[in-house]
Amino acid sequence: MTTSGRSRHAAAILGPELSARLPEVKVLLVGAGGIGCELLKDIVLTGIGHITLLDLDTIDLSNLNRQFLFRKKDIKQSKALVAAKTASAFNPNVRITPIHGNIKEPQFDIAWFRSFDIVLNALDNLGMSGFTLHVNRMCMAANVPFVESGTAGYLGQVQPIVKDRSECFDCAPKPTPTSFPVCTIRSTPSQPIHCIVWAKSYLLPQLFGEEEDSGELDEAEKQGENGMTLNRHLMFLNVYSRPFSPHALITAQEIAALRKEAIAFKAVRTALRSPSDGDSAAKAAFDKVFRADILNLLSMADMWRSRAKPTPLDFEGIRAGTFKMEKKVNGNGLSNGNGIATPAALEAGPSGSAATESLLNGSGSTSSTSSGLKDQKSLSLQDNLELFVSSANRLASRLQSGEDIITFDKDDDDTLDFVTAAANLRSFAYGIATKSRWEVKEMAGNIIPAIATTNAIIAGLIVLQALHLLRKSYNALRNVHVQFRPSLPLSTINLSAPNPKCGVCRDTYVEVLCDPARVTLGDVVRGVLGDGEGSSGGTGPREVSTYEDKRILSDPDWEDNMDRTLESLNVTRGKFLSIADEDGEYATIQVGIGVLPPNHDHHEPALILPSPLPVPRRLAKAEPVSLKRSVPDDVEVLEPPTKRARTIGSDDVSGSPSKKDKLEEDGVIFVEDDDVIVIE
Ligand SMILES: Nc1ncnc2c1ncn2[C@@H]1O[C@H](COP(=O)(O)OP(=O)(O)OP(=O)(O)O)[C@@H](O)[C@H]1O
Ligand SMILES: [Zn+2]
Repeated sequence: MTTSGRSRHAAAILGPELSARLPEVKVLLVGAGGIGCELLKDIVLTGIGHITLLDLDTIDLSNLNRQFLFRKKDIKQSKALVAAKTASAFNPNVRITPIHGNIKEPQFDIAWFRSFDIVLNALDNLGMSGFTLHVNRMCMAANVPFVESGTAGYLGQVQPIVKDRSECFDCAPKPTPTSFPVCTIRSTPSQPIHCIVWAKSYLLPQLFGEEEDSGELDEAEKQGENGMTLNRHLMFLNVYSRPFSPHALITAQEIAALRKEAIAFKAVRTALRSPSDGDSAAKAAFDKVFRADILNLLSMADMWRSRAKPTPLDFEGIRAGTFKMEKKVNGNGLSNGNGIATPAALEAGPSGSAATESLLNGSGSTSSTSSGLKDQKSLSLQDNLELFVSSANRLASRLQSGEDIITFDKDDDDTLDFVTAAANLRSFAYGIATKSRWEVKEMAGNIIPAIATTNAIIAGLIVLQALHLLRKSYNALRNVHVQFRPSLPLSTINLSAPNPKCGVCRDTYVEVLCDPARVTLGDVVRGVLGDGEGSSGGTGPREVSTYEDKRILSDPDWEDNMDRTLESLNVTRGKFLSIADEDGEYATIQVGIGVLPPNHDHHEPALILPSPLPVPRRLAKAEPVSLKRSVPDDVEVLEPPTKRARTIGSDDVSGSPSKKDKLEEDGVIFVEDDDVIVIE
């Protein structure tokens, strides 16, 4: 097809004015995953002339079903590079610049963002990661229109964002990530998810993860009190019988129980790491958690006055088919072919063992209720026991052949089998519905299946919104939702005005170019405020506090850091210095830190201020200062070394111990990196 032939249809749709401009348009596309691949194809075919494609990841086998720019031969290659190469062939008039990198890297600063006409986000996670917030803020700072998008299964969303005209991504509060009430997880699980979290986050690490540090217990015993980490372990324990409270001090009795627990696990850990005869190590693990712990728990009569008692499981009895559960699974435990245990399945029988065999050797299902796919079939008690033994044996032999620690990975069959079996065995003991391997994979891996069609629809909708933005047809912009309603698959909503309290888009953004090693905090603050006279702008000197993200750097009564360099305060390229008005009269000024131009004369001052200086919005008297993000509740005070002996400069406050403790005090428990469990 000739070039003119190629663009004729697009030109007819877009009109002569826009289609003539498209070859000059510069777009930043962040993410070359599910949405990103579709979107890259769309904008290449639309004829957008300059596309910068950024992605930090390499191609994985599991991407190939929907990220159609990649082939098997591309596995382990950079997504950005391969996608750019494949899509370039679709339209020779388009230039794609791939970048293999993280959008948060410092070189992607305000000036870099400003070099684009429009930014398209295809991070695909409905903004659950901090990266979308970051892109949103950079677009607000650089004043570049931005289209945010995300999909989750059949659901999808596109949100065009224009500073001062629409809500930004941060204007509306976002739902917190999936969380489970922890109070029921520990000794009395009542839902399948409780058992799955227990198997994944407690049992698997206890047996196959890093060894517990017994020093923590010694320390707690010595001090007679402790902290949150021990409580965190306690809540999963069967031995723990008082209501969990993150503030409660640990008792001597509980320390003794934890120590006993540690010793019992140590014996099983050792067995799993030594060459053993047959299934003895797996049986030892089984007997500990599904028998001894439950018997121990039953001995605490108080616990069972208002709750159903669990049933201790019997390894040999289940294997022999003689074990009988005392009670059936409650209400929802009827067979429905969805992997929920049938009452019959609670009792091991000959059919159970046939099913087990077929499951274990992968020869398909013999269960009459299952769909025929081995991952989706409902497992009997005996199936689960055999799966527990076989997966424990597989994991044990991995340890014995040199693997140090094994952590859960939904794509690691051995860990998935183990978590499925352990969760289901615990469910049997507590009379809870069980789950198929498929369902456990979904729940434990927090996976919502990706649907290629949703990504394709969303990518098309992004392009439509991007074209409105390029035409500056702001009234035509819409938030669009793809929803699971056949009668109304798409719904559109007019854009809302910015939230006046938003601590991101309501701030005033400026950029200073500087050498952070040569300019001080005071230089920047005084420079940006100016003297308030003449045409240079500025508000003149006033009482302010300064922040970098969640760290407070100064306030009117504490100016010790004013003489320190930005570099020593770790306020460097790509970061923001927030200047908040003490009297709440002016909006906060966000000063983006950029680099000096390459030709900057060394003898010149190492600071180039914006011109004119900013005069932030005046706030109405009643309007609180927009400090939602710049001054969070949990600010960390960055005192100079003279006041407090500690290292300054960690920019990862969220990972700092103090922040973590604080969150733990607030009821947030860190179980694993990806598993935040919130107490009700
Ligand atoms: N901070 C970041 N900088 C650059 N690219 C990012 C960043 N965070 C995520 N991405 C990229 O955004 C894309 C998101 O796409 P998608 O959700 O389809 O992810 P995936 O990793 O390919 O899929 P899955 O997680 O389902 O295996 C990924 O390619 C990912 O590498
Ligand atoms: Zn906002």
